[in-house]
Amino acid sequence: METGIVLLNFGEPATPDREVVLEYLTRIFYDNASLEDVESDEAAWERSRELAKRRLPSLMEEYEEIGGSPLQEQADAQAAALEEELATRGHDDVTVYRAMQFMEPLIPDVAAELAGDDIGRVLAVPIYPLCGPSTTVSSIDSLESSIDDVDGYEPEFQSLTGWHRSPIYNRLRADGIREFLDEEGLDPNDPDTAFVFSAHGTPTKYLEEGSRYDQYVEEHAEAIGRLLGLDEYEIGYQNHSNRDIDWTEPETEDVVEELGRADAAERVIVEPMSFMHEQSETLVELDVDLREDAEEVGLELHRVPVPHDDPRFGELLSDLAEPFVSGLEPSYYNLRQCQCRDEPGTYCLNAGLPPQQ
Ligand SMILES: C=CC1=C(C)c2cc3[nH]c(cc4nc(cc5[nH]c(cc1n2)c(C)c5CCC(=O)O)C(CCC(=O)O)=C4C)c(C)c3C=C
Ligand SMILES: [Fe+2]
Repeated sequence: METGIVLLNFGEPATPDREVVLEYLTRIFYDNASLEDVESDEAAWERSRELAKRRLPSLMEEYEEIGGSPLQEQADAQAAALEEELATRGHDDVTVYRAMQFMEPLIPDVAAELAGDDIGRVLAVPIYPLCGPSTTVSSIDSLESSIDDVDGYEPEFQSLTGWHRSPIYNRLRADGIREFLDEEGLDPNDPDTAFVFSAHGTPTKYLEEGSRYDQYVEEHAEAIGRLLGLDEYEIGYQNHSNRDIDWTEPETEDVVEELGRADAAERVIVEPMSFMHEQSETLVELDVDLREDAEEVGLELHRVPVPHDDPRFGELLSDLAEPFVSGLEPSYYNLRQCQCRDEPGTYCLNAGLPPQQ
């Protein structure tokens, strides 16, 4: 039976085109409409449009600054690396697809493609190691419901959610940081150097509803910190401020400004821990905006690159997909029923396990 692995990403416009960015933002806000009380689907759509129009000018500026996002190209390369590695391992009956939550190729279009290609078994793999409701869970829900919407198409459906505990992922991430520190001649344990893990934030409403995203951020920072032998580190969140709602704290910007104001360091190393691609949130929010904030309080900023093109990427994704592709019992590879998405066939590497001590 032909298997289709669908790598799910957030997506980001490759060119700074106003219409494209407006549609992109509208889709994001609509997908998160439950963050506010809305009376109907139509009201949710109108509100999403209103928020999108308000956010459009500043996001356009960001995309103009970087000439469009490199995310799609990097996601393509990751998909190609996975397909190549699976073929090397003898899995010739596997096709890798790439779908985006908010940009073309959109998830419903890829569901139709799977049906057209007569794919009998589908594995959804969100490229978000840290499981969260608006990313991992929402993207899988969207793929499963889009498949359900295709008339007469009923493939076997499985999905993989949180995978930040994958040993090869942790190694790849730690090695990327170490290599950067060596290149820049930085010692993270120097008393004048601070180390900050910067994670994408999430609205606290999602945590109150049961998401453990913040715990995953903390335990993954702890693990990488230990692999690198860090004496100390801070965690900050990159939040969005479009709605009047609370997000995870502290914000990365506040953490960095506080380090500078307290004269706690001369330089700060920032690792964008939840990102798997370079994109506006790394190339503008960190490299431009955060750098300016840091310099204003007398800190030199060093931003660790995202290891999106690490040659081990194909191996990492293949290791994650192989038990499914080979029809192994998922528990054989320590995969457990996911609790963030408590649906049959949904597995992760962290459910029910105690955090790092
Ligand atoms: C490629 C771009 C983005 C990635 C990757 C990304 C990851 C990511 N996002 C969340 C949680 C949320 N993000 C939300 C809005 C939002 N996210 C991006 C871009 C990326 N996010 C954009 C352009 C926007 C639009 C708003 C903005 O100010 O730019 C939201 C919804 C907020 C709302 O008010 O509806 C959530 C939730 C996580 C956890 C995450 C993980 C890697
Ligand atoms: Fe986001």
